[in-house]
Amino acid sequence: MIIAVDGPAASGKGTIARALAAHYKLPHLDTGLLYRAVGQTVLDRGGDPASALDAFEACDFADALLADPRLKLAAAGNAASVVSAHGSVRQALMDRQRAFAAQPGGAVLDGRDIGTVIAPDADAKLFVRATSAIRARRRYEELVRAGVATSFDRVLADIKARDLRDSTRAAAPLRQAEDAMLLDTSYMSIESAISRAIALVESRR
Ligand SMILES: Nc1ncnc2c1ncn2[C@@H]1O[C@H](COP(=O)(O)OP(=O)(O)O)[C@@H](O)[C@H]1O
Ligand SMILES: Nc1ccn([C@@H]2O[C@H](COP(=O)(O)OP(=O)(O)O)[C@@H](O)[C@H]2O)c(=O)n1
Repeated sequence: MIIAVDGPAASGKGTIARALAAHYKLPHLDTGLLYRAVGQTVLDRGGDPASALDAFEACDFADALLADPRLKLAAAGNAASVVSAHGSVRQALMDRQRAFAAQPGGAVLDGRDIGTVIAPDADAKLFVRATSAIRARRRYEELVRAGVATSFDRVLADIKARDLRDSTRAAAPLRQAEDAMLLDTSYMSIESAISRAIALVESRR
């Protein structure tokens, strides 16, 4: 079974995807990490995320980078949102994601374009959303817990800028697939969001 989980920043899609993977005993891929690794590599090389060439060349990042805690920070997230608008970057990361989805037994992938581009034939597709203020609050609290000095307003501005870039780019913009099931987690606890996600997947089995 292939499960596609898409949605904007800090909507809870990663939490839900990990829980679905544990529930159904499937491997999970956080595809945002791949774009974050490309963004971080461009920054580390002193390049410009807006340059299609710098971004494409950074797609050769070493796999060890995927475990780097810097990828969780706002700098990598913002750079990821810029490099991910280049069609050449999306193309370079596509085979790896499609191969992950196609492994025997299936997989759970979360990102922005899993249900629309990477796995359009997924057995179950969820589109997870929450208001931008609630998402910013969650991300802000996550960063504070990790000891990062930031402000709520800054996190909210980053999230809004990323939402706008991700949903208006020409290449695989963030959007709900027509056959995706909507899950608004704004006023749900993590536990309720996970239970609801499992119920929605079950409805498609
Ligand atoms: N329903 C929820 N209620 C409250 N906090 C949540 C909920 N879902 C996720 N979170 C928290 O919000 C933060 C972002 O969640 P995450 O799953 O990483 O989002 P995404 O993968 O969409 O960026 C995490 O700290 C997570 O624990
Ligand atoms: N499948 C994906 C996943 C992420 N991305 C890009 O990568 C950035 C970081 O994604 P992420 O999922 O790690 O970000 P969060 O939602 O965790 O904040 C996003 O803002 C998107 O621009 C994408 O374009 N396509």
